[in-house]
Amino acid sequence: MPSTQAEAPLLALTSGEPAGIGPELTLALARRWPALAARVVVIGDPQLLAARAAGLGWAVEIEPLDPAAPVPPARDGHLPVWPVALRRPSHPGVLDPGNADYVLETLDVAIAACRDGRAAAMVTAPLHKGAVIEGGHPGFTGHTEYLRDACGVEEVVMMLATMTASTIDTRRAPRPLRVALATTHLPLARVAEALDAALLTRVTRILAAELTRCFGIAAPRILVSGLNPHAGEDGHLGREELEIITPTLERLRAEGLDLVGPLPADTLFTPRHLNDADAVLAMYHDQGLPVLKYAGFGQAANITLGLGIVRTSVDHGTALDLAGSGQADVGSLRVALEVACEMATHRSH
Ligand SMILES: NC(=O)C1=CN([C@@H]2O[C@H](COP(=O)(O)OP(=O)(O)OC[C@H]3O[C@@H](n4cnc5c(N)ncnc54)[C@H](O)[C@@H]3O)[C@@H](O)[C@H]2O)C=CC1
Ligand SMILES: NCC(=O)COP(=O)(O)O
Repeated sequence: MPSTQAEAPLLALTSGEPAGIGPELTLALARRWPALAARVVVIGDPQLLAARAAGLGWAVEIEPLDPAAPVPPARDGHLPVWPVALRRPSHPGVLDPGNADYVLETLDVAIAACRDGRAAAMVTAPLHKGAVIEGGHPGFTGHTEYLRDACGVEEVVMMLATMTASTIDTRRAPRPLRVALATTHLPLARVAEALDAALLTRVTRILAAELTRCFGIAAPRILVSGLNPHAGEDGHLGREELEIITPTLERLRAEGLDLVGPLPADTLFTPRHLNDADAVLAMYHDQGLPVLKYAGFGQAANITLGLGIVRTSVDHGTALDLAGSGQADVGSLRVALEVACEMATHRSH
């Protein structure tokens, strides 16, 4: 632990799509900072943030800072900002793809700060994938893949997790639920062809190693789902389990990984299985995430594993329907900041 707040690790928080709820979530945080063993700096347009605060009638002082200068400890009603200029005026709920480069620049500033050591972790408010794509980035599919390429790694793993050990409500859930994905932002029609032994091997190894390195779990037990109904029903409902998943898991078990599966996804998410597990590896986005969000939407974080830097995010999107209302729930952003702190601390040890 740092001895003073002035020495606390720094979290670089990108404010996301300017027309979405990201800017006001950062303001909501600053009205009353959560107890965090970290300092936070927001990356975004100071005038945008000031305009959102004024529109909501929230008294938050925006302080633009030189990114080379020290970031002060958190103080209620005060928001330190590393400035990035909007490309076009932005209005709550109204997307303008002309701001795509602004959104990506906020990410680049955070990535640079993590890589050169000014920040211990980056936390991202939601961006709008469609607006970035339409703004001149046709290959864009999300933060996860953008960060993978920016950090120069071959593979990363998207994992969403409900609450950290410190915030978990033990009456409702005995342990955090962590759900990682073998494939991420891919049309469903392309999932089966994308799933091969090499991908599954890379993803499973990263997941196991990062659960140890970033969460301190010495020998993580991972439940692996099948792809098909009833995990393929012995090949009668699909052959990926027999031909790809089972042989891959056998090879990885021989390396010492504690893997259970492939299990039918419809009954994997029951206490009988989950109580003994540290994480679930689902084969595709909408196999794993609906369960996670049913269990803890608004109280979960999205984590990118395998990057070489710490990155967490919220469990929700830009919620254009709520932008500018001040009604968006800041719970997931708080969890994302806490998880980033927890991961940065484990990694530094
Ligand atoms: N980390 C990120 O950058 C993420 C970005 N997205 C992007 O966000 C955009 C919109 O996605 P949708 O599927 O519509 O999901 P969404 O999460 O923005 O909205 C789904 C529903 O949840 C509600 N909601 C979302 N966040 C909330 C909050 N903090 N408090 C209260 N209610 C909340 C919304 O009002 C809406 O009814 C898409 O472009 C998507 O790709 C989606 C998920 C994560
Ligand atoms: N469902 C998660 C999501 O869409 C967020 O993805 P990313 O932008 O963090 O890659």
